[in-house]
Amino acid sequence: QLPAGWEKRLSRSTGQYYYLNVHTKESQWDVPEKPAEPATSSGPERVQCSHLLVKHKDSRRPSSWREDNISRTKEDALELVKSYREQIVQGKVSFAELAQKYSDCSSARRGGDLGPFNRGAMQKPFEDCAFSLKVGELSDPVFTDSGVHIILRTV
Ligand SMILES: N=C(N)NCCC[C@H](NC(=O)[C@@H]1CCC/C1=C/[C@H](COP(=O)(O)O)NC=O)C(N)=O
Repeated sequence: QLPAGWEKRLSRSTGQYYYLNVHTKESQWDVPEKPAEPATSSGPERVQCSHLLVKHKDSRRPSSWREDNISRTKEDALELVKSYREQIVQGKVSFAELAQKYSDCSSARRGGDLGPFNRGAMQKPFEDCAFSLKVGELSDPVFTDSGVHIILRTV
């Protein structure tokens, strides 16, 4: 009988059994003797991110340095953000270059850089995503009252 929080798994590559901590998804070869520790790391205290924001007609402020009156639909904004993300992932263009050209946030002039921030600074959906990214990781599209974002964690 295993201590709580562990699952016994069979490694396909070695045919050996290993043990998976269901909380942290870490695995180990040794038979666990103590209950699995729940995930303790509450993530980073502070992150630095760049973002590319595409606003739409329902944005909290449907205006930007690019366009006085932004009338595209939320769906169109999402399609645009997905196409920018695809170009970046394919290495065709840098995040900063696209943010500088197309982001509807004033941070566009800094390649999308928002500087370092702690929890509590940004709208919740943005914060939750930003603090879940590893350094260098590019998010999927994120929706906030500002519009549709992709987020690159830089620090
Ligand atoms: N601390 C830093 N660097 N600046 C203060 C950020 C304030 C924060 N802003 C946001 O949450 C939106 C979403 C993520 C980035 C961001 C940028 C917005 C987007 O444009 P807007 O909807 O405002 O027109 N432009 C600036 O604020 C907020 N709590 O409203």
